[in-house]
Amino acid sequence: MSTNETANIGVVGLAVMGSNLARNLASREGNTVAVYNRTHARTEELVAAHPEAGFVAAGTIDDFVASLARPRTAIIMVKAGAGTDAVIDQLAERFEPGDIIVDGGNANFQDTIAREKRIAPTGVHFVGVGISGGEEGALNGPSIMPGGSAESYETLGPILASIAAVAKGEPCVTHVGTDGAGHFIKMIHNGIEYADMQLIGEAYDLLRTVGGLEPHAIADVFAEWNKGSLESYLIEITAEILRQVDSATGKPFVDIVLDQAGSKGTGVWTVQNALDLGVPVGGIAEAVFARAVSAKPAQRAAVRRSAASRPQPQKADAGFADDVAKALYASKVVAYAQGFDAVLAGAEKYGWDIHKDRIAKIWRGGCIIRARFLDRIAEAYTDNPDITTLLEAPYFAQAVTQGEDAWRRIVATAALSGVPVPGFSSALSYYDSLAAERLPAALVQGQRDFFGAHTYRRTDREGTFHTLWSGDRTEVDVTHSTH
Ligand SMILES: NC(=O)C1=CN([C@@H]2O[C@H](COP(=O)(O)OP(=O)(O)OC[C@H]3O[C@@H](n4cnc5c(N)ncnc54)[C@H](OP(=O)(O)O)[C@@H]3O)[C@@H](O)[C@H]2O)C=CC1
Ligand SMILES: O=C(CO)[C@H](O)[C@H](O)COP(=O)(O)O
Repeated sequence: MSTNETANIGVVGLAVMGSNLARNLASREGNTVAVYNRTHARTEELVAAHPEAGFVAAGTIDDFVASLARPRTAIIMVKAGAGTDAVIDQLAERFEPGDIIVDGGNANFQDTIAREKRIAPTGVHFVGVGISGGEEGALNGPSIMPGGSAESYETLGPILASIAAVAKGEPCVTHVGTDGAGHFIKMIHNGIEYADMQLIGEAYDLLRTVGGLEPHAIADVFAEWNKGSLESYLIEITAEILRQVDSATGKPFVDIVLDQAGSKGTGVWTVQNALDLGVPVGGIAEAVFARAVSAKPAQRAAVRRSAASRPQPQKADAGFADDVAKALYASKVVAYAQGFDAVLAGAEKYGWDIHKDRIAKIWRGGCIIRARFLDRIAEAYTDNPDITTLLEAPYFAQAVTQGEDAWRRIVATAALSGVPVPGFSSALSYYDSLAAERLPAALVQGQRDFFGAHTYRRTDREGTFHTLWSGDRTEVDVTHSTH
């Protein structure tokens, strides 16, 4: 075992993310990067392919630890769950007080909180860091969402800032909060990512089914949208995907891919946590469910067989694509508003001092949801951090109002044409729910009181009441009742 201690940082896990992050680190002035992967062939492959990186390759975990200068810093980029635990244990056994273990994978933030607690008594710092940007972002600059202690961020912050994406002259990294905050924020990022992808998918479906456009023409529409307020990485790559032609068949790529979406779990976590926090994130939930519905081929085939006929698509007029763009924008505002509501609720529950404007800023570059739009969100939260929802920020309130008629036309057209738009329609229903003078929740309260004596409050005076539904139907004031 060598004990050369020449590397100032190390990366464990050299699949797409880890190998690119290691290359990104190695490309920065002053860094010497140690690399280790459970299957050594991956390490050998990386080192052979990138001699310019000057990696210190370790064949064993002991060699890896020995190659790190003290205090040691190692970034873990392995499969979330058991794989991450295995590597954390290996490092924690060998690290000393003051050393830092960074988990840069997509860990569940609850696991991160537990891991930090477990490791804290050893004096080793454990830091959960959300990293977004995929393969390309990891190499050229991701958006980085570190949690963990403020003390560990003092060491880690400059290193992370040196490899992060830069937006408007600022590195896309900030200490988002303590313990699991980084992975919580990454989870919400991914939830929003799901919603955004679903909305873009619905826009494509409408342009194709109702608008009658072929994929290459829709690519042109998306490319045009990408020059305006909808500009984003996801719109940009959608145009590229729609232009892709399958070399084997000559068909559009999008027509030869099985229409069953996969997922790795972060969207589900977002919805599960939002349910626990009592935050309505319908746009994100619909996106998760839409993937689940797509992956039910037997049910889809059965209903297709039993459906008597499918509606004829409505006729699209000249302004149809513009209407879709407006509906997409308004629905996106709702999805982001819901995501930021979940950020706030998580911060309150877990005691994190999260700044929503800083989160919006670090999502402006490097990550999958990077978009022009995020400048506006950052401005909205900088101008007034206490707005109750993004939908009340003047810029977004105006944008949604201006697009509202188009949004309603699109949801109606989709319903009449048989095009599923769970994202667009749930976003519109959410908006209408918030904007309505009265909601049928009053009737729900009546039902709850009728069958379960669950009580209700009145609009005209304080107190808690119950109607004697199975008696003479008079109302009793139960405000001070002990039952
Ligand atoms: N792919 C992406 O776009 C993004 C991924 N992430 C997250 O980054 C992390 C890495 O992602 P990605 O690069 O895609 O790789 P994978 O999630 O596919 O994980 C593969 C890596 O994990 C290692 N591994 C798995 N189990 C163990 C174990 N028990 N002990 C040691 N090592 C183990 C593998 O080693 P071996 O070679 O020996 O099998 C390999 O290096 C994941 O947590 C992922 O969720 C975050 C942002 C984007
Ligand atoms: O974290 C990411 C980007 O930010 C990953 O790409 C994520 O794993 C994608 O999730 P899924 O596989 O569930 O679509």
